[in-house]
Amino acid sequence: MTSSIAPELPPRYVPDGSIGSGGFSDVLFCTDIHLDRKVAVKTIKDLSEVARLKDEVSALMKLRSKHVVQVFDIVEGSGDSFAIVMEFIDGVDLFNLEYKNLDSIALLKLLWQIASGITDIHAANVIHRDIKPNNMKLDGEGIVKIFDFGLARNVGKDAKTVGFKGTVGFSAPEQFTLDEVYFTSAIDAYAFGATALYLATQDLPTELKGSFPPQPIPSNSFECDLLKPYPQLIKLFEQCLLHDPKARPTMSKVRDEIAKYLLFDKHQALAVINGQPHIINKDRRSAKLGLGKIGSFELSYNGLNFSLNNVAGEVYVNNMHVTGDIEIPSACVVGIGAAHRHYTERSFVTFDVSNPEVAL
Ligand SMILES: Nc1ncnc2c1ncn2[C@@H]1O[C@H](COP(=O)(O)OP(=O)(O)OP(=O)(O)O)[C@@H](O)[C@H]1O
Repeated sequence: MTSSIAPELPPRYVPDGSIGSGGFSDVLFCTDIHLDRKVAVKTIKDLSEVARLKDEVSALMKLRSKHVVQVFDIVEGSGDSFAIVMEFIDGVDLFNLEYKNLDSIALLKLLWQIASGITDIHAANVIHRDIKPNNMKLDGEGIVKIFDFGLARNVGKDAKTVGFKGTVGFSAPEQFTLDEVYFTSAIDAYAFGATALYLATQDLPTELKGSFPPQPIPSNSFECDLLKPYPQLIKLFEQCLLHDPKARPTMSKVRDEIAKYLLFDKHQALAVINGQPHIINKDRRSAKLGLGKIGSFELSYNGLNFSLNNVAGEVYVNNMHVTGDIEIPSACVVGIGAAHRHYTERSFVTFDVSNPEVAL
């Protein structure tokens, strides 16, 4: 039997008369008159779903992210009645956003924010399990916020399911099961891939939306004007949609790769050898460093990454021998001269990239 089971709200929460309705919940929009701000109060439609609302609050309590809705309070009524008082996100969800005027950079900013939010969720050992454009909103300040944690699970023994739970089109193949099956945070990476495809093309191929379970996507699925300048990112988004969960990238990797394009030519690195600083950035793209005939290399910046090129002799990055061109990590030590040499025949370059922030 279905009955609306909102607990009686404390008088500080004054409903403004509007309501948002989902599959299992109602969201009442109220003013918190103590703090003079709008809040969203989520209640369940059916008492049998109370566990889902409690799972949602316990996931949200672990999280602190600019890109995840914040919990302010919970309200417990008689019996099992229960409500979550959340930050009100004043904006439109990404399923219904007007995409007509979106350019490539605006799309990358949306995707970077979503990837940042999911990275924060995973860092708190939570798996969202229902990542999709309907469950994220763009607020008035241009900030994306992820909400609806009703299917969230902790990483580990808690992360198992019997029967399909999620949203067709965005759920990973391993979520389509009749048997008990464990899942990992890689299901959110898959859902991110599908979300990226939806935001870039405003559609999903039938291999995702019309198949149960989903099929591999056609190779040209991400071909569109908005993503054309970023073939490396297309490759990464395609990897998110791989059927083998272990082959999908982590969300922190996805976030960092998108950031590189948003920060194109804005990085600056400092390399210090024998007390001598060398700055490498868009104005000075490379520096040649070395120690006589023992070892030498060129440190270069292409607007996205820093790399070692023209390596000759004995050169090591974090103690690993380098023989050809390589991309280097944003903080590392480049050693010149093998370990067996006298210290007068060895030199060390400390290398650090400044961390410019993505401006939204
Ligand atoms: N914090 C919030 N601020 C503003 N609107 C919100 C907020 N949380 C939810 N909503 C809106 O309320 C409605 C229901 O929310 P939600 O998606 O959480 O419910 P649900 O029952 O879990 O949905 P689903 O059917 O996807 O499981 C949606 O239209 C959503 O956009």
